[in-house]
Amino acid sequence: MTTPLNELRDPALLKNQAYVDGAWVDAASHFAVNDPATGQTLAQVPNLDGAAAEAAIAAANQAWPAWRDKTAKERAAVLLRWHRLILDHTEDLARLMTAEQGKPLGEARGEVAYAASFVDWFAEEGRRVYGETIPTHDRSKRLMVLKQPIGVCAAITPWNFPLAMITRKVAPALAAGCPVVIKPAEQTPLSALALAELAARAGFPAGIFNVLTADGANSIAIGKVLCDSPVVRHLSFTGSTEVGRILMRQCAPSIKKLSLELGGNAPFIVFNDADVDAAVEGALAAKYRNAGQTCVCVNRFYVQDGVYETFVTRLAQKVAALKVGNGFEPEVQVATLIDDQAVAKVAEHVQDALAKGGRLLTGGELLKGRLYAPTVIADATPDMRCAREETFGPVAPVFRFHTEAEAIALANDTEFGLASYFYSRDMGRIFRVGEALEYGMVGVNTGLISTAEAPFGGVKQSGLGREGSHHGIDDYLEVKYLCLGGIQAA
Ligand SMILES: NC(=O)c1ccc[n+]([C@@H]2O[C@H](COP(=O)([O-])OP(=O)(O)OC[C@H]3O[C@@H](n4cnc5c(N)ncnc54)[C@H](O)[C@@H]3O)[C@@H](O)[C@H]2O)c1
Ligand SMILES: O=C[C@H](O)CS(=O)(=O)O
Repeated sequence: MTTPLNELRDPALLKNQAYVDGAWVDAASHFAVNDPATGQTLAQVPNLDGAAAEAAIAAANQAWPAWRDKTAKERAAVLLRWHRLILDHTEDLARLMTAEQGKPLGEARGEVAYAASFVDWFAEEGRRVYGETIPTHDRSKRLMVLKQPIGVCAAITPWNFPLAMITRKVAPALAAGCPVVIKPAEQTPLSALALAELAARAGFPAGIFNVLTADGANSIAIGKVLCDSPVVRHLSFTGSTEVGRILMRQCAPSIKKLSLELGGNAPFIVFNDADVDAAVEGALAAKYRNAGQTCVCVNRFYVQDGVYETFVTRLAQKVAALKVGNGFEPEVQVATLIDDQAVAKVAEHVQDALAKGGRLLTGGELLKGRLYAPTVIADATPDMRCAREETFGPVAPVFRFHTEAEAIALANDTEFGLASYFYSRDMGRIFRVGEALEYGMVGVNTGLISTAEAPFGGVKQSGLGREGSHHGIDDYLEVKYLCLGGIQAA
């Protein structure tokens, strides 16, 4: 059976076993990993269960003291070897990703670099976990603050960024001195297992980095074990708000520290004073990356009436020219959606918008397989499903507005608060709107905001905590106050 993975330069990166306690492990049952573009089976991987999760937690806990007791510099050395190995295997990691997730190969290569950037960023951040001394209130006492690794950490990750959503969690955990148990999405385990192979080559001790593979049903069982375990002191989840709510509820009995990166409903506002061509370019970047399957993709475009027709016309022209096809084809810019449910949701949002008066400017149809034509719909209205639900596909509904206050109110009218974007060249407006938008992240005159150096995360029902930046290691640390008494004057 020939698959895109027959051409790996390093075939040892294609794993069909999970990774626990430094060993490749199997299970009685397996599940298929399929290419979303063709339906072809790429591999079978173990369908692990709660017992395997218990074993991984025990292995991580066993390995923790020695990893914790290394110096931050010693931990950084291992992380930097892992970083180098990830970059050295960019082509294979990209092929694995495009095969199991479907994104264009160029985007996959970009994600490899993005994923690696969290590893070298946090290798260094781990060496700057500073404590404090505090001016004392009592001459017989001295006050100090230590920051110490929280302990065994669990990570549950989504399919849309199979590498970066893992390293964005495990890099700070490992740098802080914590072992990790990872449960990747059932759609994209191969990327996670390749990361484990490279982690082993980098010299991570057994038990420090564990990857559990499971299908949808067993993922629920494994999630319950990770949430219930008192040994797991931190759970980091990236995925839908619905599942984040379930995990939060399951973690309550053990009072676990939580990092949640959840759903979005990003607005993209274009004011009359904007550079419209720049806004169109920003819209393409912020809407159609990964076929619109990113949590920070624009879900709603709001364009002021003075530039509305110019913007929608120019946007539709650019969108119509996007190359759609299999992610492995050269120059493809928009590739497959992840599954039939995703296709159905996108089609329903388009049909609902057109039924409610939307004006189709380009796209609006399923091409072949799970390729949905990049779409622009003008004259969108707030009663449409795409105004309230995350479409998670290549569809741009464009709403009209008249005043700045109206744009802010429309943009904020959602339970989500992850990413937002606006275009304006008025400095006063930039500060007014930037401060008024209820989102964790605001792109001003740009459609691309994500980088390891900056705090990534949302407010309201888009999540808790931040990933990346110097903030991103805080969730993997505990603050300990030492009060040294009995200090007598000479
Ligand atoms: N905020 C972010 O950084 C970010 C990043 C990527 C995706 N997302 C969001 O994720 C959603 C799409 O990704 P998805 O379909 O993989 O999300 P999902 O929530 O369905 O699944 C995410 C992960 O959770 C696991 N899971 C699902 N149900 C579970 C349960 N009951 N118990 C334990 N684990 C469970 C899955 O196996 C997968 O590993 C979108 O809403 C998107 O906005 C957010
Ligand atoms: O979809 C989730 C990712 O966090 C998007 S990004 O690559 O970090 O912008």
